[in-house]
Amino acid sequence: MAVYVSSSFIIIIIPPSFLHLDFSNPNLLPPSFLKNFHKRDLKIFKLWWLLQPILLLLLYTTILALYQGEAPAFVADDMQTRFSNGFHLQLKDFESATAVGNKTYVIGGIDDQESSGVRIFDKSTVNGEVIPTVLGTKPTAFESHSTMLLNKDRILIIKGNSKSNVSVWFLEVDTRFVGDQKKKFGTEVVAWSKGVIGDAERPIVISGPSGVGKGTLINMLMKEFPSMFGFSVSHTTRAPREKEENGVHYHFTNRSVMEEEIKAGKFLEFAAVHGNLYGTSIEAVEIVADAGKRCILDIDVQGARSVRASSLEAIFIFICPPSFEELEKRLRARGTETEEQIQKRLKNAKAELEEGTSSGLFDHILVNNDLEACYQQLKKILGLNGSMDATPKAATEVFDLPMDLSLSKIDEKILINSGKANQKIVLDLSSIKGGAPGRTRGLYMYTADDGNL
Ligand SMILES: Nc1ncnc2c1ncn2[C@@H]1O[C@H](COP(=O)(O)OP(=O)(O)OP(=O)(O)O)[C@@H](O)[C@H]1O
Ligand SMILES: Nc1nc2c(ncn2[C@@H]2O[C@H](COP(=O)(O)O)[C@@H](O)[C@H]2O)c(=O)[nH]1
Repeated sequence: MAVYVSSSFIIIIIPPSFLHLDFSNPNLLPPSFLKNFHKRDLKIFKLWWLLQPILLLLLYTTILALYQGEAPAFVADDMQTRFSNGFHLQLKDFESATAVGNKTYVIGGIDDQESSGVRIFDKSTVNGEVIPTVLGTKPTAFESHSTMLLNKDRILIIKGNSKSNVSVWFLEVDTRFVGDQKKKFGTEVVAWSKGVIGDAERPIVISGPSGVGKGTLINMLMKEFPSMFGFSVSHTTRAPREKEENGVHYHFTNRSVMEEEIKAGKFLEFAAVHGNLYGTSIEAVEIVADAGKRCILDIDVQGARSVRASSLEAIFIFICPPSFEELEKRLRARGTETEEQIQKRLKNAKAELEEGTSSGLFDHILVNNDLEACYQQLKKILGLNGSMDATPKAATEVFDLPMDLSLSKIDEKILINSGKANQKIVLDLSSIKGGAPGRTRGLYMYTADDGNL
């Protein structure tokens, strides 16, 4: 007996022997029928009986393919490994296969440094395998995992035998970000995004003309709330200033290296600012999220525009000087730029002030006249005026996930076996934020008794 599975129906072929039908037995068929049958006709009838389901299957699949523009997915006795176009997909140890439309995403092999952790097979292509551009940081080695397709655009991956705070990953296969990148690269694209458990405040983008006091305000915030905020360390091709440290104030790099990295999709945003390249790497934002901190980006208006178009879902704050003269005074007093650079920065400041205050790009506009007053306003925007507000949130409970996982979904909750009787691990996705490029934030994970799900 064989079971044929296509995407929307099942046919079971039962050979006559399975039903103990014997065509040579004259009692099986009515005498009137048999009377006109010769031995040769009986053979043809037997053949027809056997062929009929196969012909039916072919007919159904052709109709289905015409209707859905796709061929049946798999043959069940070799599930997920043999495509209808003849391609044979061999799953390696610890690999899983998740079908999304015509494509099958094989996840695993993460322990191998070279591998991207993803293989894609497209049943509508002749060769089957498609080599994708893989963006984002892939998970570190894992043995077992379980996957579930969410919203047809991302695959949820839960690592088995892991701690809950590092167990959740997403492979985005058809999100808006991935769609944009597909157009940009002209290839198939997938993007990794780690799931961050716990409260996730929105990142903060701070923009404003050079010398307005962005860095000064950010330093005050980081000094007062060191465990709450983390600075996104940008890349730049400009030369370091006297007291600037590589990896702390910026990642200082050169233009050709940075251009290559931009091409490889390493940056969340980048822009040419005052004659140099500046950019926020995806990793810079991920490092802050992984530390459980709220990310602050000090970037120019062009960069803010790019971030606004991304999935980062930040708060956008523009800092203005009280006057153009005061801006010039501050820039000169800082003493870090040559006269030529000061002139360039002041010229650019005019356009930035125009765009920053009139484009609607920014959620808040602050005038940095009196530094302390401006700082208090900034804290108010960030909900940090009372001392209670500034208290870091309680750490989320961390627990172990079992090796073998089974996932099911109820509304926005993923239920995972906990390894204990009558208890489940719940992954609540109802407050999900962000996603590639960067981390997927706002996830909640807890254990619950079966009666309280
Ligand atoms: N409210 C203020 N009143 C007077 N001086 C200020 C005020 N805010 C900042 N400054 C001073 O202005 C100078 C420029 O400030 P800062 O370096 O923070 O600017 P910035 O916006 O980060 O510039 P850039 O974009 O070039 O990095 C510094 O010397 C700082 O001490
Ligand atoms: N678009 C981006 N702009 C950035 C980034 N990092 C800094 N900047 C902006 O550049 C100017 C000049 O900075 P400076 O350190 O040379 O004075 C300033 O307006 C910054 O906000 C970035 O990653 N992307």
